[in-house]
Amino acid sequence: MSTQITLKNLTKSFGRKHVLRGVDLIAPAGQNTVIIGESGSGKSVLLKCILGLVKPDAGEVLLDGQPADRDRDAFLARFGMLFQGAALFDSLTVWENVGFRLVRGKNKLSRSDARDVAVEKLRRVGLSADVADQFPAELSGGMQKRVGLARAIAADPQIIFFDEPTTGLDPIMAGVINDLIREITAEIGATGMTITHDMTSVRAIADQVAMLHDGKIRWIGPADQMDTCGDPYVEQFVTGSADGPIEAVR
Ligand SMILES: Nc1ncnc2c1ncn2[C@@H]1O[C@H](COP(=O)(O)OP(=O)(O)OP(=O)(O)O)[C@@H](O)[C@H]1O
Repeated sequence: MSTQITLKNLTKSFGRKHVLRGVDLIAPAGQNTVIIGESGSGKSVLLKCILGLVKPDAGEVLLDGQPADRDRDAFLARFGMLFQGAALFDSLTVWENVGFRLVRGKNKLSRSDARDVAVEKLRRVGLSADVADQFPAELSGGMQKRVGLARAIAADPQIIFFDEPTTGLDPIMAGVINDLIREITAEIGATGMTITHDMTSVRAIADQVAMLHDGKIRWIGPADQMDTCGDPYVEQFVTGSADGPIEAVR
């Protein structure tokens, strides 16, 4: 089961800095939407507004048409998140990280059942069972990212957020993670939302691409129309050109 995310006129300022100026966006159920935009364009703020970590000044976040803030716990139970830099707990073993949410909350599992689920999820992201009892510091960055991914999918979420999933990875490992994101969201049938400025990631993951610029969605469309959409902002971003309407600070 998956969930459609709808953003209506989402607005957020910090003092005089107007970061989101009325963002309208539909992330269709079961699809991967990737949000692109230059550094500082507000991608993280947008994600935080959806998660309820930042309170928008105006606008709505709807999940299948229902306001997301009506029942926070129910909302949080529906999503998984892969944080930038994996953000694992150093003092917990790999399986305890993966099973962190499984041993808590209303439908909590026993430690032994949670460990079984964690080992299964680790296997799904290409890690063997002997990693389960290691600590994050013993793993490479790429393996940590896989653990973060296993944790994001541990509770079979309906929505998964990926925050800069390939940052700090070599191109080959980045490719592996992109492919895993694509495969696993399809397998679970989850709605994926990724923020990134890695164009390789965009091409590998996205069904739909939305470009955030100047506080609004500048362009939104199918990933395969991104290169030919004719929008000079999208074109400049996609080609990584210093020349174009987006000001580059040199
Ligand atoms: N809590 C906050 N207080 C004040 N300003 C903030 C806060 N959070 C974000 N901002 C500002 O909002 C703007 C957008 O930040 P955000 O982190 O969303 O950008 P981004 O598109 O995710 O950038 P990057 O790609 O570099 O991660 C920035 O100018 C930032 O300084």
